[in-house]
Amino acid sequence: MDPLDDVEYGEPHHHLLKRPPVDIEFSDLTYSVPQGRNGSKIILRSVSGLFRSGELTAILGPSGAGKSTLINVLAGYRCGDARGSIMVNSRPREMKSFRKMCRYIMQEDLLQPALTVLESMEIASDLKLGYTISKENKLDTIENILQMLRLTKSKHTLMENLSGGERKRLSIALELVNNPPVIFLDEPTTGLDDLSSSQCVSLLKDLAYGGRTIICSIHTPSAKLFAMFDHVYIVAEGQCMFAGVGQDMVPYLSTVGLSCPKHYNPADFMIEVCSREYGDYSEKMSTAVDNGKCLRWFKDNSETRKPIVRRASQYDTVSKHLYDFSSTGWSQFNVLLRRMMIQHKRDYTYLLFKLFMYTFIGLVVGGMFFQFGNDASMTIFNYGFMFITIIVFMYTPLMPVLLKFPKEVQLLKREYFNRWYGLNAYFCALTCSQLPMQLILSSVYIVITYLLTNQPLEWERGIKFSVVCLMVSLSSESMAYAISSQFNVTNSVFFGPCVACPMMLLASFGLGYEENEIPAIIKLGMNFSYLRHGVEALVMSVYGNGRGRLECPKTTDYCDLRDPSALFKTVGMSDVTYWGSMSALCCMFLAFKVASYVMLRWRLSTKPSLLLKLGFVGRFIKAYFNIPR
Ligand SMILES: Nc1ncnc2c1ncn2[C@@H]1O[C@H](COP(=O)(O)OP(=O)(O)OP(=O)(O)O)[C@@H](O)[C@H]1O
Repeated sequence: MDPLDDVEYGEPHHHLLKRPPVDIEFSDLTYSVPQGRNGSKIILRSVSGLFRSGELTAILGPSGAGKSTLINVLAGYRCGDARGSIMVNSRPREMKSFRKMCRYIMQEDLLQPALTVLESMEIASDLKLGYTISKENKLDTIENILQMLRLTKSKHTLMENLSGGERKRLSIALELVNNPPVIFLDEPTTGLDDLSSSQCVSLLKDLAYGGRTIICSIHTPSAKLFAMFDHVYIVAEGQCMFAGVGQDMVPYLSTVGLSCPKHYNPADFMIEVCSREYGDYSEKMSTAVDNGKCLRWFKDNSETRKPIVRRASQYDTVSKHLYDFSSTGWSQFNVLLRRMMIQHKRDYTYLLFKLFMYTFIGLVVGGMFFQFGNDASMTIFNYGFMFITIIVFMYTPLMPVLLKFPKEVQLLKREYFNRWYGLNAYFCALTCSQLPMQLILSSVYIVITYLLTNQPLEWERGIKFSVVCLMVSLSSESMAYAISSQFNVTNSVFFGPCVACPMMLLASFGLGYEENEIPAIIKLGMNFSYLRHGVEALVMSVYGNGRGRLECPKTTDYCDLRDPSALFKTVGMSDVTYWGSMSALCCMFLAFKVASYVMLRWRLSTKPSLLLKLGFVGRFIKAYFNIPR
């Protein structure tokens, strides 16, 4: 017999059945964050507790008490400086397998834009369940979940048009697709009206009765809402003030000398007590429940529920049951690429705007350098055209990424943490999804400017010119991903140009200098400027490869840069070759690509921040450069 068959719950929704129980027990949990030069701030102070399956647990407390931190640490979202023990079904929590069975629904409703409810669900099921389950089965599951969450009517509504309550429910629905046994929710009712809040909590209760362990933090619940929780855990100043059944809170408070006024919401009263409105009872209360260890106020359900020890044997079954990636990296890549393409297509105003921008810049630059390409009296200006072209291909892909990607990282963090897909699949899909647009937009600019500026109409030169532009554009984009995966929008937009500016200056350096006059340090810097290699390769694509003398207009007496070699000498490129510069550009592109991958992996990691390991320097950077985790 399937060891899970004996785990039965009376819920009508088939996807809620057969969830093996997972109990989470923590003891002496302490969590601190670094503060100032060498100090640290303790947020959780040696708290203990037990959150059982089949129960809906609420973590309550005043603002800043440590509710979100407790959820973050238990879910494994923040592991930083956490000490103490966390047991899952009486065994030490093993992060790798625990992450497979728990899902974390964060406070902000981070949902993929430009997709309808149904599309989001289909993509989530393709990612999580892979192609091992038939489409009909997936649609059946989706239909069930949407029905249960009352989202059927909105299934063709775009995410942007959903109400606050619907978004919250969609966040929950997306995580239910592969039926997780443990769900953490950070303030699921924030921003919802009374009715939506109670509907949301009653849904969570249904899920808990399906055998799941549902743990949510909640802000000042109404008396009605409070009564719906099976178990409440009160935190204040990082300590446990009460753990047990909500109805027992009033008798408990009387044991510490506090009497809750009649007709008063016990949750409100407790929060007021924790906020010291009736004096300092914190120590007394935390001692009374042994900082969460005391089980006196727990529901005695030994008859209806199986003992925890019994469940320990099911731990392996739980981790093996369903929670590995059911889809392969390749299928994840395909689904993610499909999702990104749909989003690009729906965001067509942005695409049109980009197309207009490339056309407009192409026309302006082409007009400024009109017919300079074969005019020997204008050679140095034609060099200026190439320099400007490189700057265009640096800035135009850089800025949109710096502005958009920091937000996307938040979404990526949620989906990655909840094991929707692996980073490799995401990274490849991201790279591939940008490529067609990049190619089209670059071509628009290149065709316009190449023709208007009268560059040589030779296939080889034209293709070489285009490849250089594309490589510069892809390198800039990768550099922008590396930066914006670490910073917020404000800092990204500041830091991106800060990195690009020196590269730009080094790209134009050498003009008017003799080769041996350039200081060694600048020469070294020039090697690390991908824009320099871009300018060199562009100049070589147009003037290199044995191009003959240029036409000197009759109206001009003398054209000193008629011979391309004279231009190379003037701009300090005498010993440059197209393939040499292209190889350097490709190396820089690869370096940026690797950097963006590593930075992203680092950002998604839940392990202690690398910066913190760097000691004082790391703490300084983290504190003063606002690097989010
Ligand atoms: N990275 C951090 N650096 C410094 N202080 C932090 C950090 N993270 C949390 N804190 C502090 O820890 C305390 C608890 O924060 P937490 O977000 O867990 O509170 P909360 O109970 O969820 O509050 P709220 O209900 O207002 O969301 C707060 O005082 C907060 O300022």
